[in-house]
Amino acid sequence: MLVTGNDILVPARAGKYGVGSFNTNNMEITQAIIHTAEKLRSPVMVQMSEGAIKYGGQDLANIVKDIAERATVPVALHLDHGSSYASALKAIKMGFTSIMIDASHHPFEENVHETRRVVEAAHAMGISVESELGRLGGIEEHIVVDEKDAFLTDPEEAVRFIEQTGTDYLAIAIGTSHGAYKGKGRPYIDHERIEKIASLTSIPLVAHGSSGVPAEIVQRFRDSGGEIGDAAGIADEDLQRATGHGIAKVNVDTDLRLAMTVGVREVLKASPKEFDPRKIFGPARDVMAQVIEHKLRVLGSVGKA
Ligand SMILES: O=C(COP(=O)(O)O)N(O)CCCCO
Ligand code: NA
Ligand SMILES: [Zn+2]
Repeated sequence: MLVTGNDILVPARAGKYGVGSFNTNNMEITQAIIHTAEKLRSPVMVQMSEGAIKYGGQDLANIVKDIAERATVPVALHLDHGSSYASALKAIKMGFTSIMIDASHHPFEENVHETRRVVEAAHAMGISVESELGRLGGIEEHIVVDEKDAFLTDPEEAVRFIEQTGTDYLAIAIGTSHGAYKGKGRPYIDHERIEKIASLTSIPLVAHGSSGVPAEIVQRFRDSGGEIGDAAGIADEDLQRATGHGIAKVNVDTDLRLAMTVGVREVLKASPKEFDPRKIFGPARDVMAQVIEHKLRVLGSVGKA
């Protein structure tokens, strides 16, 4: 069933498990996410960035909503990294049930102001809101934040931000970053900071940049002709520790991008005569489903629906 982000995340924080929030850009990705969640009796969030909305629009949003409404587990449709009040309103009009307003690149007061506007509008329509305080390293779609400007979330500031905005859940900067290159080897996660913030707050916390970039998928990507550098993602153990201390929503996009591309490349390489889209995108859907299944097990949301 299609529900709000709060319906899924408030129980997750209380139950000390994480809920995967997976980005989608087409039907097969959406099916892999929701069907795998149903198979494992797991709540799940499907998110679309502004780029995905530009790419698939209401067509894609309707596919997500239709599959979500018929699903036998709770599913929310979430706007990822909404960049403005207008973008948030448009997504609400499109039927999104959870909205992120990401004004984290602005100074604190402006972030509060922008976030509070979206909270008031979304709450008027029974929609829950994610906001962000602190900056991730890496590339946030419309923002390039290089390492020296990246700063992690201050716990006391997070308390003030939550009080002043009424945000329902908060994305915090704790060492993760977007993309396939999260640092040399095992990315540094500031667990003390997560635990401090969790001890001062009661709302669900969000970890962006939580793809694991599994070595096996990276190897298959190279073996099937893909080119990728020294890729690294967040370790399963780090995710499990974090979800035990307040992290309830865990954003994953890169792992699905890699998995889908591996699926397509492996078919095209093994069967050069193949040109039936179902024989090309079907296996890609299966590789994504395997990656999603692993993530749901790591997050501990299996059997929670
Ligand atoms: O936090 C994430 C995803 O992080 P990751 O790149 O680790 O999958 N997102 O918000 C998805 C959009 C960013 C571009 O991928
Ligand atoms: Na988000
Ligand atoms: Zn993100």
